[in-house]
Amino acid sequence: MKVGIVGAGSIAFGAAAYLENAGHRAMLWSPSGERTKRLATGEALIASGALEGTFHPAVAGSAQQLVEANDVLMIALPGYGHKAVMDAIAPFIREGQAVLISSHASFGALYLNRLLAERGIVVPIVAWGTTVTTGRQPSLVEAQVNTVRSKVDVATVPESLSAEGLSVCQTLFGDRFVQRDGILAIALSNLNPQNHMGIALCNMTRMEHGETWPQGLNVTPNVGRLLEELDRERIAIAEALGLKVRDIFEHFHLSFHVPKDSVSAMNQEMHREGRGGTGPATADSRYVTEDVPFGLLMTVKLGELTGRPAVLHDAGVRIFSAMYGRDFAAENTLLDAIGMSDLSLERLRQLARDGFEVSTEARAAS
Ligand SMILES: NC(=O)C1=CN([C@@H]2O[C@H](COP(=O)(O)OP(=O)(O)OC[C@H]3O[C@@H](n4cnc5c(N)ncnc54)[C@H](OP(=O)(O)O)[C@@H]3O)[C@@H](O)[C@H]2O)C=CC1
Ligand SMILES: CC(C)(CO)C(=O)C(=O)O
Repeated sequence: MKVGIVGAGSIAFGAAAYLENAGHRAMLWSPSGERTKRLATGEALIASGALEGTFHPAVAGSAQQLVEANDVLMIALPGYGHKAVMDAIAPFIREGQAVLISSHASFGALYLNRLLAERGIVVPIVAWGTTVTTGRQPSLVEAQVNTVRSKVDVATVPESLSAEGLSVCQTLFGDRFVQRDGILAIALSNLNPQNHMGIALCNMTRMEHGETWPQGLNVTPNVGRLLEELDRERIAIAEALGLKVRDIFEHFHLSFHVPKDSVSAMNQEMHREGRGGTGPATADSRYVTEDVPFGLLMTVKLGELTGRPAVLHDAGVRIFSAMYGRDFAAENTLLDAIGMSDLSLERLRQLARDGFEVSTEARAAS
């Protein structure tokens, strides 16, 4: 299949390498075009680590070209870029053209669904709880792939197109997807915000000093206990919603291939095996700038709606806001755009299931 990847960072490069390796064709686009400049001149993308090879993904010069030239689209950049790129691609998406979001953040699938409903168009929008590959971008022609996850939770909006959504994911990335019970479950399946809260909070001076530090090693017993406690808040909300989501122990076990143990012990094992990764070497990291407004805040809102207050998550939003001198609670463009603060739990559940209504006029005009 031809896959248009929106984004040109670590995950976009990793996905391009994965897809080309699997016999598909990948094309990359990001709004600034900065990170695709070298690939656009014909230089090869070199993947190393859990996936090795030399590939030649195409580069699109515009959002329109990316959408029109490909069968499927994949959004692979941090949540703070999602609204802008959804606004850029939505005018060109055609009926039935699947869109995958990796990782899904803050009900972005609903925002894109609404943009398309306004055009009278319905497509499978597949929200992924995380990424298939993990890794970094050592240079603008390299994808360092640290892991290829064996399981990724997914759900499609609208749910009536779940079979199509799942089938596209499997065709592209193989048999590794776990169909979850709607995007509310996916919203509660992304463990990065809670995990990165503990990791960033407890290593902030390392980040500010620009140190290179081993992430797994620094999930010490106290940090691990904080992550486990944050996890209990997320699981309590999922239980209140009657949803099954993976817990933090399954997450580390399935994503990083280590035996189940305490969170700290699993991270120490990942470090011993050379797969513990490195933490952010700057305070200007998506561990905070993405995960606080687009992750922690969303869990806080779901905690309020379900009567299971996520007090540690809420403390995270407040503490990071104080540290950074920013109001992270005001930075979530996606929740504002779907009017989250005015939604009842019932309406949110219905939107998560069916998406926004397509008016007869819009359908007739499309
Ligand atoms: N890397 C990993 O191992 C993991 C990543 N994830 C998640 O996957 C997603 C992608 O992560 P990753 O690829 O590492 O992130 P990167 O920081 O590497 O993504 C960089 C890309 O984001 C684009 N971008 C940044 N800001 C904006 C903006 N305001 N508007 C539009 N585009 C923007 C950049 O544009 P430009 O090209 O113009 O610079 C670039 O294409 C994130 O949600 C992350 O949390 C989850 C688990 C693991
Ligand atoms: C490094 C890893 C895999 C765990 O924190 C990650 O999730 C990220 O980079 O966002």
